[in-house]
Amino acid sequence: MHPHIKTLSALCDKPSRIIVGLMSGTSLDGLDIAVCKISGAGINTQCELLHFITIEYCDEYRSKVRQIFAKEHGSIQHLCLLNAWIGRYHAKLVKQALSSFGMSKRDVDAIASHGQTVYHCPKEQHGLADFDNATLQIGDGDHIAVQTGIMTLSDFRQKHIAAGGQGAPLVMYGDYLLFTHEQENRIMLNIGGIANLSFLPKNAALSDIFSSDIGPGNTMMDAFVQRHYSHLEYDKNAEIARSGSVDLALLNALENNAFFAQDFPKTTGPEVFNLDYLSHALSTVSKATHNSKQQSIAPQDILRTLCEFSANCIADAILKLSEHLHDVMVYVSGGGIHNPLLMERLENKLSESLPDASMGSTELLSLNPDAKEAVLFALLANETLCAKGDAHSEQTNMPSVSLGKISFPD
Ligand SMILES: Nc1ncnc2c1ncn2[C@@H]1O[C@H](COP(=O)(O)OP(=O)(O)OP(=O)(O)O)[C@@H](O)[C@H]1O
Ligand SMILES: CC(=O)N[C@H]1[C@@H]2OC[C@@H](O2)[C@@H](O)[C@@H]1O[C@H](C)C(=O)O
Repeated sequence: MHPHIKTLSALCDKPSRIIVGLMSGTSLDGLDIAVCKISGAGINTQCELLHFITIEYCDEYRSKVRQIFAKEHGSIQHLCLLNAWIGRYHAKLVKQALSSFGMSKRDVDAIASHGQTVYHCPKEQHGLADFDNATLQIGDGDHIAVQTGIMTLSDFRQKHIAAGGQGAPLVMYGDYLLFTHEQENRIMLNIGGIANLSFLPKNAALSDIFSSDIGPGNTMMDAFVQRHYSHLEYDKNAEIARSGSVDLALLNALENNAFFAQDFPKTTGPEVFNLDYLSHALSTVSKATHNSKQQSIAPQDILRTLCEFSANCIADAILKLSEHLHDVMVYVSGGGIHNPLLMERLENKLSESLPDASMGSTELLSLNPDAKEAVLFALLANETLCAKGDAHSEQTNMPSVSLGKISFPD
């Protein structure tokens, strides 16, 4: 037997494992690195977040990824080069983080790497008869394993698709394992580039629980700010959006998309919700009003409207799910939680239409809201390594498969 296989087997017998979860999301803001101590598996999982850091990406990373990110066309050579380059770059950031935590590779059992999504296209989106759901995350795990000297699990989304899913949201697994509660109806809301949620009603049949993307979180606001305020990556504390007002005609045009009428669960990405989407909405408005509206809406009003658009998408999804519940607690995570205007608008909409709903950060559940997605990938790796196969039964909306590929360090 190869010693690597012995190491794998011994890992599962350890009382707890140190797994470093890595998340690089659609916002391209930085690499989230969560050092987790995990014991048990399946519904007996216990997870303690020991250290967390987001290491901000350099401009070179952003511009290299943006050459192909969410684009229908681009250089295949660049994609090929980037796959290895990101793997090595992420490994460098992991080594930097571990050293800042006073840890070495010997202190870590495994890395769980999400990689960088460069394209996501469920069938509903691409509509091509010959093809099924597809998604692509790059930053190959072999490079991370060799560069860090740590066994690495990566590329978690492909198996989900192979087993009939859309490759996302995978947060379902973690939310189900850590946060289902017998006495509280819960919605776990993550507002990243794209907003998603997990629906966890109390006393629900497993088949009622699911996760779904719900529309844009920060992605359109970020893209607009990057185009029109060239020195900025995002609208910090919503300072620009607050100075504008909502354009109702534009808001209506933005909300007019078949994605919102699709049943849950569904997935999407910046391939759909991007600046072309905004241009299309603006041109619809200008055609309807017979003038060049595109010119006449001030940038701060467009940004304010995009913020309202995100708040509406999120509120509508929560309202739809909460229709038959008396009370619901919404736990929020992701970078959108730091956008005070978005949070304020969301809270207002919920309190108007759903007086028995409350909203708070996942901090209330002792989980840093910025770390949640990186922790999720550590949990997924732990499942793949140690679950007995009964963690997500056939009755749930989660395909009962182990996710991710294993790369040994040598
Ligand atoms: N102080 C702030 N004010 C306004 N917005 C903020 C602030 N801090 C973070 N954000 C928003 O959060 C975004 C980053 O969110 P996050 O890291 O959760 O996204 P992600 O993980 O890349 O996305 P996804 O989960 O869709 O893959 C930033 O790009 C910005 O839009
Ligand atoms: C293809 C892809 O990378 N999707 C991400 C993205 O970011 C948020 C949303 O869109 C979600 O579906 C998913 O990530 C989270 C972690 C998930 O799979 O649960």
